[in-house]
Amino acid sequence: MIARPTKGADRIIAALDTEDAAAALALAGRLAGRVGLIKAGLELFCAAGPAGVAPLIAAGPVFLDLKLHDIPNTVAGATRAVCRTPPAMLTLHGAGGGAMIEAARRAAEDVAGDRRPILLAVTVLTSIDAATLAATGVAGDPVEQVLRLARLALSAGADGLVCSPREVARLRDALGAAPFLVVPGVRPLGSPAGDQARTATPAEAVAAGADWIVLGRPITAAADPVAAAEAIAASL
Ligand SMILES: O=c1ccn([C@@H]2O[C@H](COP(=O)(O)O)[C@@H](O)[C@H]2O)c(=O)[nH]1
Repeated sequence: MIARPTKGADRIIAALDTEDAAAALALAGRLAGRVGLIKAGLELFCAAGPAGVAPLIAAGPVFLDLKLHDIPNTVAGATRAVCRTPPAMLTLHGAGGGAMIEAARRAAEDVAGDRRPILLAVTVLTSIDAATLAATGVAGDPVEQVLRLARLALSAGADGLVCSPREVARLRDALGAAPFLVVPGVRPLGSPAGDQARTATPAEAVAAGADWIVLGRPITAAADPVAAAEAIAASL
């Protein structure tokens, strides 16, 4: 299992949201040593499949952000398939429930043993604000739902959580140092929020207790992605 990071660049996960596997591999190469992990997500996986992700996994630690969410049997099957070439981290939705998370954990252990990915439960997507959450039937401050799903997921066998920077301090207070906290919705000062609703700067997220911070467009849309990653690392 990948070690918890202790210094700037190692805390950065660069999200390479593209359909182009060759472009992702090329940018991953340029970012090597300047970020801790590369994130491959739904866009790349849907376009290029496991074969598109395998070269990234061969090159370095990969966060495979598939956000699995289905009945336990189906999620177990998908986890088994993914763990044949295990990424360093894999996501599933906490809202899928305890049985789904338990099934994924068993499947990952069966296939990959000690080489299994860190299993991260997504709590409330960082693009969701209180009004959007209320429209789904969950009233109140998103932090309450994040805490509810966090407890459920950890007790079912998740190793950590995906949350926004706004909930990190509350989660650390409530859950202690053990769970891995992986935090997207991070924006350097002056960087457009885009579709992200619950944001903070890289330094704020780490100061609150994030282990890893996830940044996509602030790196990939920069004129010089390598310089952007280095500036983010220097700010931590
Ligand atoms: O709640 C979540 C869970 C995952 N993500 C992913 O992180 C990156 C963020 O990209 P930016 O360009 O920095 O906004 C993206 O791949 C998402 O799928 C998230 O944003 N929020």
